[in-house]
Amino acid sequence: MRKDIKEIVVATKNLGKVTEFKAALSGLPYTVMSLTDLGIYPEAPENGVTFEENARSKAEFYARLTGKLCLADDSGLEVDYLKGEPGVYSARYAGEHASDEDSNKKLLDNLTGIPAEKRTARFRCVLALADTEKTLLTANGTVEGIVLTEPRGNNGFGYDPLFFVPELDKTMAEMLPVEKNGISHRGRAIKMLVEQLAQMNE
Ligand SMILES: O=c1nc[nH]c2c1ncn2[C@H]1C[C@H](O)[C@@H](COP(=O)(O)OP(=O)(O)OP(=O)(O)O)O1
Ligand SMILES: [Mg+2]
Repeated sequence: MRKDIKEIVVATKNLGKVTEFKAALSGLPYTVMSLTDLGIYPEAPENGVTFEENARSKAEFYARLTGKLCLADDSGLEVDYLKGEPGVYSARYAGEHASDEDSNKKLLDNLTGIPAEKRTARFRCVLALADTEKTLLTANGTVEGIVLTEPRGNNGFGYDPLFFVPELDKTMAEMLPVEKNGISHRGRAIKMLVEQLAQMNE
């Protein structure tokens, strides 16, 4: 692969993801920029039925738009009692323009009366890195946890306040970005992707 990669665009409209990507990628030999940094506003289509399809289509869409190497993330929460829902539809769980609070409320409503041992869930993340022609790399990660009955913590985004990680005895909204990256689906996927990138550049 090309040895001249210097810039990576974190191709997401989600500012919470941008913060985590910037924290995880700092210290590497890449200039990391967001869509906002570049003044890019269009939304990529997300019509796929898998995380990988959506990650690839977002990465390729923004790579064509910016002419730069783009890293996209498609992720979501799979709740076992809800047979894997909301899954790939996590962002639209409570409707197309619903807030994180609306999605969290719908999740709690759908788990009313369900005991802790049946509230197991995982976050899943698939990353795709694309140039203007095609997707070059993909990577994925997961983290296991429990959906609480009420939110805890003010950090993070999305379902973080409801997602309790037993290993750290905290919700993901009680973690700082660096701490979250150490255990999260996204942090793990980024680690895998960076390892693949390093191998390609050897
Ligand atoms: O670490 C996380 N902590 C909490 N919630 C999370 C996380 N990771 C994904 N999620 C939830 C949020 C959203 O409901 C959906 C992602 O949807 P997804 O389409 O991948 O992202 P998005 O629309 O927010 O931004 P974009 O597509 O521009 O990257 O899963
Ligand atoms: Mg999205």
